Amino acid sequence: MVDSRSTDRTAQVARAAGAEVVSQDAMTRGLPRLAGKGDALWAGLAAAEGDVVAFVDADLREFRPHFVTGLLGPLLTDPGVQFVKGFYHRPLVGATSVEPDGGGRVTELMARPLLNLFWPELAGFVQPLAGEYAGRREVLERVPFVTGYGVETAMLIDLLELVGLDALAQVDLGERKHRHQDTAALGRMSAQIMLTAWSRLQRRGWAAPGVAPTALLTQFRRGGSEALPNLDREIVVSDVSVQERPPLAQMRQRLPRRRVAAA
Ligand SMILES: O=c1ccn([C@@H]2O[C@H](COP(=O)(O)OP(=O)(O)O)[C@@H](O)[C@H]2O)c(=O)[nH]1
Ligand SMILES: O=C(O)[C@@H](COP(=O)(O)O)O[C@H]1O[C@H](CO)[C@@H](O)[C@H](O)[C@H]1O
Repeated sequence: MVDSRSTDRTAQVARAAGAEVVSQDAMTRGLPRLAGKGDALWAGLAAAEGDVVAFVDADLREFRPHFVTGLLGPLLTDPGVQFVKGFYHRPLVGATSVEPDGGGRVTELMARPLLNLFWPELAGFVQPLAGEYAGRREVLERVPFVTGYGVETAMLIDLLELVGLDALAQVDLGERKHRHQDTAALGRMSAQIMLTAWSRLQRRGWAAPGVAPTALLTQFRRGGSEALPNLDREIVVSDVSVQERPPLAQMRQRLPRRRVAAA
């Protein structure tokens, strides 16, 4: 498990449950300090030792082993498959009700249209942002990892270009419930995904090189002590910039295979 700067007892609890815990910061010590999910996954890949590596979000409710074994199936049975994405029904679990397929809000409102418009080859992925996926290490180490929440979007686009659509697969994992973030958080997530897509459009020559969109997102929070009198809202400006960890294959000599977090 990658301890991604948790501020609670996550690492201790995971270790007590038998997990081997690696620290995101320990794995990247000596490198520029980056943040977010993509940096944590890159650290996890650096720490892992298998020829096949699976990633699973830590906020799943009702986790089942098939969330991992299901991902491995195609990789273990078809040498032509290099990467496998999970898909599932995604209920949106509210305080008093459940909307059967209401989850995946960023997927349905932004990521799916975005990918369909500019990378229609990827339109067949049911859950392009799914946090459960697996791949062959030799392939995963050849793509950069975008930090923050752009990691899944960049990985799909980069792997499409690197190994081709026929090497990408998806498996039905049934239903996935997870801890939902609020709409403002998903707005920041969406902005990171858009910036990630912009960088891939620039690489493809579909967006002007050298044009850098702003990486500041302004949002409004109702009420609050800092609310402006004529607005009844606080203005919240967030840095939604994303960076990249280079392909791990280029960095391997600078990183040990594993730095297990100190007890
Ligand atoms: O800085 C981060 C953010 C996310 N995560 C991992 O990525 C998963 C998905 O992130 P999050 O739950 O924030 O996104 P959501 O599932 O709500 O889209 C988390 O459960 C963590 O396992 C991480 O390791 N470091
Ligand atoms: O798919 C989505 O729209 C978002 C939000 O899901 P919910 O609306 O909270 O079910 O969740 C995913 O997006 C993140 C960014 O790619 C991934 O890192 C998460 O693993 C995934 O849960």
